[in-house]
Amino acid sequence: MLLHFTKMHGLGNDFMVVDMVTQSVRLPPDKIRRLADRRFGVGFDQLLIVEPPTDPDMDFRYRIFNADGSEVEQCGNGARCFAKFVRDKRLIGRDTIQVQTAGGNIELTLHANGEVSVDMGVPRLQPGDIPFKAHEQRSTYDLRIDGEEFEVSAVSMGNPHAVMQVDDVNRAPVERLGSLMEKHNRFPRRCNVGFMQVLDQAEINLRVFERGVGETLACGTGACAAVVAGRLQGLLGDEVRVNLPGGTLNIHWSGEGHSVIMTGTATRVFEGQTRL
Ligand SMILES: N[C@@H](CCC[C@H](N)C(=O)O)C(=O)O
Repeated sequence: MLLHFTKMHGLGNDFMVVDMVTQSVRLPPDKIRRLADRRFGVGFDQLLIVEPPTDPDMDFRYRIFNADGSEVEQCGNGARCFAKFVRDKRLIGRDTIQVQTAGGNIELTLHANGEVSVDMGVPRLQPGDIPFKAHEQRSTYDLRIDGEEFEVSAVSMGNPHAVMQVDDVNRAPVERLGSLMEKHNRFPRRCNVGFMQVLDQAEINLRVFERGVGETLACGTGACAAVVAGRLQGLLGDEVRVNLPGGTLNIHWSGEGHSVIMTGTATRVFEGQTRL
């Protein structure tokens, strides 16, 4: 059968977006891995599935699969592309869209300048909710990796993140430490790993080693988690520019108990079809 899809990206974090409102197809993990392959398949960091909601108060259900075939709870850059996709395909006529994800409900708002804001919900900081193994909530934890001690923050944006402060993202050992921390036994569901360089109260540089993918050019939930981690340590204010290898996101967070708002671009690359 022919599967119709749209290739999109948010700051170079790239996606295959599939409308399962008007199509129906089974995509088991081995098929997703084959489609994700950059030489033998379409190539993407995440597969995004648009489905009808199971909750009548929501407009859509948004499902996310990493390139390794694992289904995950949340994807921030994908959420902005999701908003553009459902509007471009005329699956909805409104500019504000309520979406159900495995990581919680989120609200997407399309702006006249083409940017999209996402209300990513309230970050979860209790260790058991991340999940992260610790006795109490703290802004940083000591983590032993490969015989060395590191200070990291643990944050859930629906999906689990570790955030480590570094002096210079260009010299950070993203591949080596990222792959070790992703599978650290204190993160029972693995984690995404952010390397954050604080420039001032309103600007950071960030590189993210994503769970189930490896380093990507940008990670929306990673940007939110880094701002939450930085603000809880008193390093950042409410409004932060996050510079990622693929571009910049604006993140607003006014502190514990409040939602994180992420704003950035969403880009359509091409329409495609592939035989399954
Ligand atoms: N690229 C994403 C995050 C995708 C999911 C992540 N790899 C995970 O396993 O949690 C983003 O923009 O947030």
